[in-house]
Amino acid sequence: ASVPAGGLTALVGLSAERILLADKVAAAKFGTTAPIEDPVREQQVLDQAAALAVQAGIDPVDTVEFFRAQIESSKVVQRGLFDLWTRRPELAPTERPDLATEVRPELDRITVQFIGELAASESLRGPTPRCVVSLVVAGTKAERQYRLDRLHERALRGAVTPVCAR
Ligand SMILES: C=C(O[C@@H]1C=C(C(=O)O)C=C[C@H]1O)C(=O)O
Repeated sequence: ASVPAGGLTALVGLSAERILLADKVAAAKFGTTAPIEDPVREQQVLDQAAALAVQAGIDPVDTVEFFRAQIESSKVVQRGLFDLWTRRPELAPTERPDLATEVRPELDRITVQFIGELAASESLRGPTPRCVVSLVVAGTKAERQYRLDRLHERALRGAVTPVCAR
């Protein structure tokens, strides 16, 4: 199997993009009754990921595991921002995007892209030094490229933990 030229850069970049989208998710929910954690929606995300994984010929169990980490990271960011915006209301967003019609469709598009990158990087992913080195390189690049602050950096580290596991 061929190894993608960019290593894990594209996969980790998508993870960073999904983590940044958590800001929009938080903005959609802050000041409303919508909870940060929505188990019904999480199950839909995981079911969609599993179905797409089967279609793409990659392991659905590993794929679901990977998406669980993406979801956890989104909640880390949402909790961090709720906390910040509660302590410092002047930093709270002034616009509230619509979760159902605007934000979740963006997350769903990232899911599709993730499946493509998971399939493309399959030969590189696993418990090997090569994977770990590639992951660190990709993580460092993403932190810079996406200008992640400490909250989002912490979330990204959690999100990519499953990449070289198994
Ligand atoms: C992103 C959301 O917040 C949480 C995180 C989810 C995710 O990362 O896909 C899904 C449901 C929620 O538990 C959301 O509600 O859409």
